[in-house]
Amino acid sequence: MTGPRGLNEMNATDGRGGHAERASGAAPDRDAERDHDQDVDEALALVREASAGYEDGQGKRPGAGRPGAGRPGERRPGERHAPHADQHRPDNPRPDNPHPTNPHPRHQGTPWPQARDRAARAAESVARRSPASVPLDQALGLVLAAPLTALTDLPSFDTSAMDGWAVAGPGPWKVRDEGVLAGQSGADALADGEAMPIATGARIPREVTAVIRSEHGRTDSKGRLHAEREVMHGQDIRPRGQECRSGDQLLPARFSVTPAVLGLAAAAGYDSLPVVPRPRVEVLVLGDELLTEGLPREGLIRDALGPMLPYWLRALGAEVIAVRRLGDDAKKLREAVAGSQAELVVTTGGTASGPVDHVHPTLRALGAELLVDGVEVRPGHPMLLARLDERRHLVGLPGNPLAAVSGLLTLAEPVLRTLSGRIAPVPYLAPTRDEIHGHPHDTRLVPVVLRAEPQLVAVPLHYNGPAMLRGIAASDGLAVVPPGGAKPGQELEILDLPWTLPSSPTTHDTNSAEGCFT
Ligand SMILES: Nc1nc2c(c(=O)[nH]1)N[C@H]1C(S)=C(S)[C@@H](COP(=O)(O)OP(=O)(O)OC[C@H]3O[C@@H](n4cnc5c(N)ncnc54)[C@H](O)[C@@H]3O)O[C@H]1N2
Ligand code: MOO
Repeated sequence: MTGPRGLNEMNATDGRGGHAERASGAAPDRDAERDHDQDVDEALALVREASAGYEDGQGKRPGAGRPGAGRPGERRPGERHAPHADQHRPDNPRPDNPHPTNPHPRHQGTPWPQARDRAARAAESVARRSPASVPLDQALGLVLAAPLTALTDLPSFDTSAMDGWAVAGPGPWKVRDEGVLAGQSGADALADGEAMPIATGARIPREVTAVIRSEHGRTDSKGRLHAEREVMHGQDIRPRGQECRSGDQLLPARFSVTPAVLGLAAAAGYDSLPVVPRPRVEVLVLGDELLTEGLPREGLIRDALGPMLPYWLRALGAEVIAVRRLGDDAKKLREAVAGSQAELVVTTGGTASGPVDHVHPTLRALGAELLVDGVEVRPGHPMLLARLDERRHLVGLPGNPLAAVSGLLTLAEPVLRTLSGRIAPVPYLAPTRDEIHGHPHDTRLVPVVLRAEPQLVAVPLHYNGPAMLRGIAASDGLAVVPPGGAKPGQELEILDLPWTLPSSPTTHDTNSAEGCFT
């Protein structure tokens, strides 16, 4: 196999992947499992899944679709356990917590679909930035702030559709010496019985009744033109206004500017377009353990999110004004969030309840309102959304890289969609080729490749653990797997990856004064 799809297929069928990662994820003790600890439960299931894939090489996942699985929103008391959220809800002591002495009681997150809706709606209250007029070459990927209305008829003059002769009246025709090329104007009107050479795109002289293609006519020794097939009135002439009249609406407001839209706008007379400005986003990368270059060493790892998020965010419509690495410094985080000029601050890491997980305490200290505090989705359940003030929000992405992608698509994408005036994509479904193991109570987002076999199918990829990017990097999208999993042939919603949109972040401040903590 060659090309990306071939690579994807290797990933899809190589069952060895993820074995070590999943095995390490299974380390927690059996007590936790007995306590219905979902993380351990899931990790163990993934180990089984990986082992099965290793043995049969098919990537099949026996044992999926556990009994008793519920839908989002259906939950038995005390089944969740991301502790940070409850710690931040002293007013909500969770009487159903079966572990009153446990300092990390489980918490209820928001079901995945509701979390996305809430994120989209949260940004509706933010005052939109005024539409901007931007030159065509800067408009790609933005959203039209007003309908695209033709500034001219198209074509704006009668045009020859073919190379050949413009003729007037019935033939044979006396051919003039001079012809007319595209871009020329001012050719004299033809008299009946006259013809003149004409090029595709040239303006049709007055009184012309048809164009004869060069391969459909011949000139005799006296220089007269004869048609070799019947000539229809108006043939191969594109009449003025055939595509649109000046003032016609070509596209509605909120339409995304694609390369084709740029071409249409230029043809219709535009030099610049009215667009919704990109919402400004600042990325704050947290973690003392992160290196910005070289090989991982001595417990330090490479920052995988700083290089990835600005491009991804831009593809989602954002203008990334800065990427700052703050280490695990609570004061710096607080100052950075408080002082950010961005409509959306995106943090990475620090969402859980470890000793240096500063996101929740920072939000509390700043008086932010937590709109979503944990989501029933794997990976990524500690993700959060907060309103900082009336015009700024913060999305906290978990540090595990695939968990961060999950948070990006679950919370940041809807916020950015609303802020940038985009229309929600129409969800589309594809049947899964293979069985996909499900979380008992949470939605799973699983990297897939799409194949035509001969109908469209989604092939789930391995290497889909929370800390892994290998699956998503080789994927076409993420399948939304409901609680309980999916059987072969079951239709699943697919979240597309926005790679077709333009990508090049404006500012990538990796060496700012805050520096990198390496
Ligand atoms: N007691 C509990 N611990 C954890 C829970 C839990 O519910 N209870 N949830 C786990 C889950 S699930 C996730 S996801 C993580 C989320 O943790 P944080 O958001 O606080 O992230 P960190 O602890 O800072 O990092 C987690 C992991 O990811 C690595 N990381 C962080 N940033 C980057 C980066 N830019 N590039 C690459 N890798 C990164 C970091 O080194 C850690 O390995 O919490 C679990 N713990
Ligand atoms: O399960 Mo966490 O949310 O690694 O992603």
